[in-house]
Amino acid sequence: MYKLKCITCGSIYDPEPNMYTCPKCGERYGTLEVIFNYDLINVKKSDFDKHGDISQFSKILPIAEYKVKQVVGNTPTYEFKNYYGIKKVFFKYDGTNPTGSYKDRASAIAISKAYEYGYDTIYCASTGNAASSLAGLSAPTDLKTYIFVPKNIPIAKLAQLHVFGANIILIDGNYDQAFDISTKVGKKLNWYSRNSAINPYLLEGKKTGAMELVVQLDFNVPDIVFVSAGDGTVISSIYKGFYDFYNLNLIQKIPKIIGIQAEGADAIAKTFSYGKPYTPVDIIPNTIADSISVGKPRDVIKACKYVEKSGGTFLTVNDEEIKTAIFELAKNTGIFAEPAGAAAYAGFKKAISMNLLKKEDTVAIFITGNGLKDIKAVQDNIKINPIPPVFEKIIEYINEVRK
Ligand SMILES: Cc1ncc(COP(=O)(O)O)c(C=O)c1O
Ligand SMILES: N[C@@H](CCOP(=O)(O)O)C(=O)O
Repeated sequence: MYKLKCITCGSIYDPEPNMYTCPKCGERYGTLEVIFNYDLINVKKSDFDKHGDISQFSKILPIAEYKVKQVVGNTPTYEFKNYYGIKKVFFKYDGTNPTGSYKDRASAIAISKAYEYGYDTIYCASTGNAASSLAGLSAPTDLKTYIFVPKNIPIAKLAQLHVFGANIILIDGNYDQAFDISTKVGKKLNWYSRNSAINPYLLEGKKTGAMELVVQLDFNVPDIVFVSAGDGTVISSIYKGFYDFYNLNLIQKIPKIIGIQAEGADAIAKTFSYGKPYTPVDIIPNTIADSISVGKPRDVIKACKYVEKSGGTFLTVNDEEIKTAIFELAKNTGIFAEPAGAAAYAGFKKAISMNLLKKEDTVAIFITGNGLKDIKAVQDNIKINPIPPVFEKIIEYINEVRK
């Protein structure tokens, strides 16, 4: 029903357990796309449920059997009308996933695939979300996990790994270094890879975010979608979700996809801006948005090609804009996002300031992670002194606050 196709040379391969990237083009240029024979997939709109989890998309996923206990997906989409003068703005909030981020969508597929191929151990490199997601969804299974994370991982994400019982390999280095060493070790020890950027099946799990949004919007497709980008897998997956639905005649268009990167981690935005043929521009990352603090994005080629096909672009936002976005998003919508999630919202505001949106547009913003996972960016703003439990003191304080 599906094959694997190299994003650069277009070679087509039959799926095999150890086939991650195109042997001819290598890891960076040779990431693989899962291509389906759409004629063999029999789905109609009424097969899908607005409140279903990602297993409802199994017929369009490259797995033999869905193998996860927790409820992944079925995350809320909130509608705001005339928001910043834009007709309809939808917030797709993935912080309600079992471990609090979009990454659960990919880990669910990694686990299903590891069982299908008969592995007993899965590894990943992660800034923290892929990690906690793999650890959490594997916890009720008999799979062992080895998780490579950089030493600056936010403490809440480390705590998740710890309580879920993962084998944690804390790397004295950054995410890019953790990624390289994890691949080396994983290959040598024949562990299954849950590194989305090289395992094509994981992007397929992530594409369910776009599909779910479409189902929740009664198959109406937004004009423009905002999503943050680090390695570039999530943004590619969102394109793929719309693309599959389009080819299955479930929707009539694919929205423009706008990728948002932090100014201090703008490797994909730079690569995109230099144009074709896309040649990765690597950098040393530096941003408060730890989840998208990536200097050597592994899925950069796919991200650039897909965003171009969608008619979209990449924008960057600085750390101050991301911080402001966390507070504004929380106050306006009730969504507390981690910095990488709020970056997409900061990008939406930037697009407005650049007159990139029309007032009749419908817009969807993917908020990919829960704010409680990384509170560093907001905790410095908390300046509250304790007050004695004395009536007069409390009234005095309330009067002060009311001023
Ligand atoms: C919360 C959050 N948002 C966005 C991203 C960006 O995804 P990608 O690295 O696939 O571009 C990540 C992970 O990387 C993430 O954890
Ligand atoms: N920042 C990401 C990087 C890896 O995630 P993946 O799902 O793209 O493999 C994270 O650690 O969450």
